[in-house]
Amino acid sequence: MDGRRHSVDIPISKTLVALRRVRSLRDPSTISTSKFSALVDNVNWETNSGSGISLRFLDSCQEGGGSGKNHRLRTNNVGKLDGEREEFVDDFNLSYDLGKSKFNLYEFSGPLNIDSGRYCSHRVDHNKSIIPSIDPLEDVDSCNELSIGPLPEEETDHIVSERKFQSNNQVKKSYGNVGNGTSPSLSLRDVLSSRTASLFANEDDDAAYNDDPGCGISCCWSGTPRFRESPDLENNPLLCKNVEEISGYDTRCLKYTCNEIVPHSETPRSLSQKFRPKSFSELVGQNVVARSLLGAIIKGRITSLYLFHGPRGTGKTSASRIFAAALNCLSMDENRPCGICRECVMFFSGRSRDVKEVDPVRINRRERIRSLIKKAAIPPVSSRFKIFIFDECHLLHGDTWATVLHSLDNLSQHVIFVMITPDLDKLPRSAFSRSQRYHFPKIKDSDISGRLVNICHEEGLDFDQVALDFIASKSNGSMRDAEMMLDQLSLLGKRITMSLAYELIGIVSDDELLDLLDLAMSSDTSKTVIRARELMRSRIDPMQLTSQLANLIMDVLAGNCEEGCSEARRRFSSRHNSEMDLQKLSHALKILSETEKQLRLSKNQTTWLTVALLQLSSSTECSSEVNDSKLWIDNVHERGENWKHVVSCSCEEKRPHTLRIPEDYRKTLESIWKKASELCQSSSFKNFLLEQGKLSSLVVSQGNAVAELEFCHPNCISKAEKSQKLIANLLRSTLDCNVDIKINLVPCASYKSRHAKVRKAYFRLFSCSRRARKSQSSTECGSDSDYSEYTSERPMISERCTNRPFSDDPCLKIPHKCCHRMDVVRTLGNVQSTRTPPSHGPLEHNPIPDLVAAASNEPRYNHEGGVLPFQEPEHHQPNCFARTFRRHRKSSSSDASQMVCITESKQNKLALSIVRKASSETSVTTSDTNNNSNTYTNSSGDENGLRENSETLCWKTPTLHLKKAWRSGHQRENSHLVRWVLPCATAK
Ligand SMILES: Nc1ncnc2c1ncn2[C@@H]1O[C@H](COP(=O)(O)OP(=O)(O)OP(=O)(O)O)[C@@H](O)[C@H]1O
Ligand SMILES: [Zn+2]
Repeated sequence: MDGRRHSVDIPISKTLVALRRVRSLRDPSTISTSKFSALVDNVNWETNSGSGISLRFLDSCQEGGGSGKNHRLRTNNVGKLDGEREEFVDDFNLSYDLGKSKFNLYEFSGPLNIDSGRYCSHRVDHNKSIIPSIDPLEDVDSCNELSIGPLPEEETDHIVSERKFQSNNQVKKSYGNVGNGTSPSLSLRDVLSSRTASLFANEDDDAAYNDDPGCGISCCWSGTPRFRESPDLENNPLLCKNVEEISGYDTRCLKYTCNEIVPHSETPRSLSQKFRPKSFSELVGQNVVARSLLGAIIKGRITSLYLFHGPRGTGKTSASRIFAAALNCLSMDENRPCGICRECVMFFSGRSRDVKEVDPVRINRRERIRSLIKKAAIPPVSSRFKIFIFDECHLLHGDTWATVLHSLDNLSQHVIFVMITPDLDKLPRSAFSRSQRYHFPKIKDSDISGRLVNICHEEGLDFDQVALDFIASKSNGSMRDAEMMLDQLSLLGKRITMSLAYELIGIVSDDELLDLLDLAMSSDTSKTVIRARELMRSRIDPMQLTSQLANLIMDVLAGNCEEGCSEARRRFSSRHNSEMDLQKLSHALKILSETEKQLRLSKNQTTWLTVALLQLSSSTECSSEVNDSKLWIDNVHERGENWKHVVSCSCEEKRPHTLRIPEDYRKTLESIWKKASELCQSSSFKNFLLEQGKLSSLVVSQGNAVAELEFCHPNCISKAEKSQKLIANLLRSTLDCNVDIKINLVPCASYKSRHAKVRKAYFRLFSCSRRARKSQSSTECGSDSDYSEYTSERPMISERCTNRPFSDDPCLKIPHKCCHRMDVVRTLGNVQSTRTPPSHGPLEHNPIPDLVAAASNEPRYNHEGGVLPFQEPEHHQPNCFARTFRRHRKSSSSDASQMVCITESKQNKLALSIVRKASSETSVTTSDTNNNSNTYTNSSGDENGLRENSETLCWKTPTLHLKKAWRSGHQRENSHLVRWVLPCATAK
């Protein structure tokens, strides 16, 4: 009754929001402010006789040392504020002023111990008004600062508070760490008040209680008893002894009690906040840094600029705070910070005036940083050092850096700047040389897992060790990430197990992963596709799946799948331990890494990953081919040709993406294309070439070149086709040699996304080819100069037969019907080659031929049958090719051929169609994912029709215009062509 009252005015909206926020704190049993939410929960809203509202706390909300009385929040009419203050015998009274839309919080002297023994409440000094002291640094940002002079004691209570809060609704917060004469008012205010804009992340440290020697012990996260008395800190700077004497509590408990860094008097909301390290010994996995910093302190070799850098969540911020505390710690012990001396208590209770965390964004104004430097020059209040911590210092502007660095020499020895950044590259060079740098490496999985175990023990969580190990392995060396994951899992309220972790993190279990990898390695195309789709459809992100597969393969390659691993892993590892398998796996790894890059750019990730999986089984072949291609390039170099002109990768086209071209080759191609385009007179055509076109490969030898161009839209293709002569001329002028050009359609990302609906799962659907070969003297024909078909293993689209400019070229005098690109390629499949087939034909690159060969029951390389599509670059003897080709043209009266296409229906079923043509008879064999085979023969000569069954759309004829076929597929919309594989074997 005789209690002094402090009133606080708070806008109602903020109050309600804040109350809700309090309510939402995650663990009501461990958070002191949540006790308030309990109060709020138990509030009775009563309408008063006037226009006031009265809130009554029910008995059930009484807590711990609470008085057991009801607490009321009562609103009063305007004008009655002072006169009608309710004189409750309760501990506090919160009145709502309707006129001012504010709550007035009256505080009574009677203690309201809303915290249980486990939690410390916030300190209120009843003998002092809520008056902030003026910190020397506070006027740095005067517009946001609150400056209220001391008031006579009578003027305390709500008048003072009102003044204070009416000023921009800003209030200095108590750090709520002292349990002396508790009252909820400040605690509530902490929660309710809006934050003062400040340069310093912890500027509130200088809150109203600077003069207060209170013991500053609170936030007992560890569940230790609360220390309530307020020892005389001034007289007893080193508290260790006193504390034990006074309280009888274990010093270690006290240390924990004091140690919690709660810079904004906010209670921890996550495990990671709650278990922030408070001493160097608690800093996991950073022993070198910790020892070095501690050594510097002990030896007194302190420099003025420190730079902490390293990946996120590795303890940089925590270390900077520990370092700051240790610098000012009064203990002579090596184990600093002691956590119990006056300075430590001040620091850990958030009231140190000499340690500041600077907001890097707000400090970027010149006058602010200058003001900061000016204030820094003032000697510290009570401690040895003034420490300024700049977290995320890469956000500092150049000017700010300059000012700080410039000031280093002028500032006295007591000023220390600690800069923290995860990204060293963004800092000015000068910062490096002026600072002592400390690198915080990623934390080892074993260290992380050990820490998680400790946390689980402290939090009383049930866990499986493997689950914690798994979390550690998924956290990428970041302790914070690991703690976050654990936090989330702990919320489920169950035992922390592997399956729970899998589910939460959204990853595939080992068994599923191994199953998929097994399928992919076994070339079982359809099952691989089905399985991959199932996984991705259910819950797995393709990127995640890719990285898991890559990790698994790495484990197998590194022999990590033998001991101490799951049974499934061991079995897989023993099945794939031959030299060839390991080679396959390592190439699979390369493909996956390429795929990962591709996935980042792609919107159709599922398809790309499926494509990559289909390539895993044949990856070795591709790689050897890449080597061959490289070899070939090198050979040409040796022959003294201009390297610029020799850019090719025969493997490139067969992959769904083109990432394997070395970067410098790509750049060369780009520059050639740019130069050629710029020679164009018409600026619109020049722009068209530059913007829509791309030179994707170039093979030059002995004055002749084959250039492959890519355009990403069919319209561009037709435009380019119309001007192919011009383009060839431009390239010829640039390269100074004769040029054949091939024009391919490679839909770009934007085009694909626009047409994503229609072309769901397609890659390199078709390419079309043109030649604009400038006629050479006939003597050149059949010589080494003809490279025309070297890279033609790609699926090509046939085109209207036109009178080609090269029709006078003896090499290419081919019948009208066969001038189609596709025909050429197809026919090549029937070449009665006299040469030994190379050990790796271009088709080997593709996994499909295995399937094709299996499905068509024919060998892939039939020496007699001449299965070879064309010569390898390694044997690059174009004349051979040309001769063979000519010979074939003469001999192949039957025009027997075969082609394969892979289609995909709406039901996501892949189907393989083998189209064989012998004379007038065309037979189509299809097999779908269910291994249903279906063959039908058409001897009617109706070659151009499409035949459709429930699962697949087959192109019955190899001479069909592919573009047309594709369009028809679209119109039908029940299946579409995924890929052509041409040719595969000889049809008899
Ligand atoms: N080395 C560590 N030992 C123990 N806990 C750590 C360590 N590193 C990080 N943590 C945990 O992660 C949380 C975040 O750490 P901290 O803020 O110090 O990391 P940081 O490296 O500064 O990260 P960021 O660069 O993102 O600011 C801490 O509260 C703590 O719980
Ligand atoms: Zn200390």
